[in-house]
Amino acid sequence: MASSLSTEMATTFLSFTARPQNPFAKIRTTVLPVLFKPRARNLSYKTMPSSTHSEFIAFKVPRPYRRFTASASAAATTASEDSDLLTKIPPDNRIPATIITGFLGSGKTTLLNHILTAEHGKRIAVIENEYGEVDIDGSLVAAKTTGAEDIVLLNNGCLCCTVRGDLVRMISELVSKKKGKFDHIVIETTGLANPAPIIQTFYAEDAIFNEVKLDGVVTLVDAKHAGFHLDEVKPKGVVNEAVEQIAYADRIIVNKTDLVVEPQVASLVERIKNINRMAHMKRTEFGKVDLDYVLGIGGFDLERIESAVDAKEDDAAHDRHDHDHDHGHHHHHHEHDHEHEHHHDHHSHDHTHDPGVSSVSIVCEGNLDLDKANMWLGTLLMERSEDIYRMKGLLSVRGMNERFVFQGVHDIFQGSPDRMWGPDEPRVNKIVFIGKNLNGEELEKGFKACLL
Ligand SMILES: Nc1nc2c(ncn2[C@@H]2O[C@H](COP(=O)(O)OP(=O)(O)OP(=O)(O)O)[C@@H](O)[C@H]2O)c(=O)[nH]1
Repeated sequence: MASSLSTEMATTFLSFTARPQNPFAKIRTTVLPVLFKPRARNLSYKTMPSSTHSEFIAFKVPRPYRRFTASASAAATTASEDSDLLTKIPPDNRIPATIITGFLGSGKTTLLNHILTAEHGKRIAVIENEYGEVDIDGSLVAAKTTGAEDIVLLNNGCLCCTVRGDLVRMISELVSKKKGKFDHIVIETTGLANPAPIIQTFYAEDAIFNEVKLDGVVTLVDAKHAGFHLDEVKPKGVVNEAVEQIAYADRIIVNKTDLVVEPQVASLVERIKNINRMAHMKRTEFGKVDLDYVLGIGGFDLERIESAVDAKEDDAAHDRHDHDHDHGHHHHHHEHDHEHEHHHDHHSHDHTHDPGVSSVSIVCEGNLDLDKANMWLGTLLMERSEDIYRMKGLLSVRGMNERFVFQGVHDIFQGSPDRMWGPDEPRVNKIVFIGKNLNGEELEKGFKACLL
């Protein structure tokens, strides 16, 4: 089967290679020679510098030549051969970096101080982005003496716009001068930052990508004022930062819950879930969360895809008597911004217009035809990558004994086989998209057309 598949799959993003002896060497990068052949020379991609990271593959597709790409593994692998391998994705020892974002006054510095003063044994380097200010928050300075290994201030503008080059330089300097002296980088953005360009920096710049990995985007949401910010109608073409900050998050901390009544929080939570169904969410006062909730979360790691594509009841359910479970993970759903209105009368005013940013989840049992799936996802990314903010997926492909996991941010795509499907495990595909103007029905239809 493997050989016939490998021929057939020369044109696909998920392709198979012969199984070499070294399990770490068996993933190979393939490109789409047919689908995008005329522009093949425009492909750029990144692989980890270390050979042990040969399976971690990220692609940045230069505009306008977006391309869908992936990695592959041996189709001939049998369950018994691989029973000793829990996962095919080797450890990634780059320095993790966490982005803390959130609207003005939502509690970013409060959370940062909590992180810096808590007992966690991590040595943290902080990059603080103060818009137009030369001043470091006094409490942060105090924290420096106790918690932070190093604090670097970016003060010439907003990280997401004017100082991206500075961010690259500072991270590079931190790594070159202080490598080994810190374990984690925390970047606090200004309240008006759009996280997308900051996230992309971690992939776009070799100097950073090779040394530092993006661990996660933590977004603080002000329980009292977020609704107003989310409602704000921006001129055409101008992003609503409050919406964007939620859309890109891996962790959402609904903070300042002491200032509002429970139904207001519940309504906000529901609204946030319509924007971002991948993120885990917690409600807090003064940013008090367990540190492992915000550090070491692996939000962009392929081996953690599962926790994102499954519904997020876990945190909410454990954390609170949360009732936001109506979109179970056993059925297909695609949300519309106004959905919560039907459920929450107490949240009366119309905020149905989170400028078209929403989540679409597809959960569907079955095996995918590789060629069709390749074409569908490839075309989708080629045409819509600007609108697709983030996506994560776990796929069952015909002839492939392993699950295929992938994640993407706009036109950056990473994919790899991970563990074997269990003998009795239902082969369920799960994909979550977060983006602008997503049509859930259309996406689901396109996906289902790839099933055998
Ligand atoms: N009542 C209440 N106040 C809070 C809470 N969390 C933070 N604050 C206060 O809210 C104010 C703003 O908090 P910061 O942590 O500075 O918020 P920030 O997001 O860093 O603010 P900017 O840097 O201006 O965007 C401070 O006075 C905090 O003490 C909370 O849960 N409840």
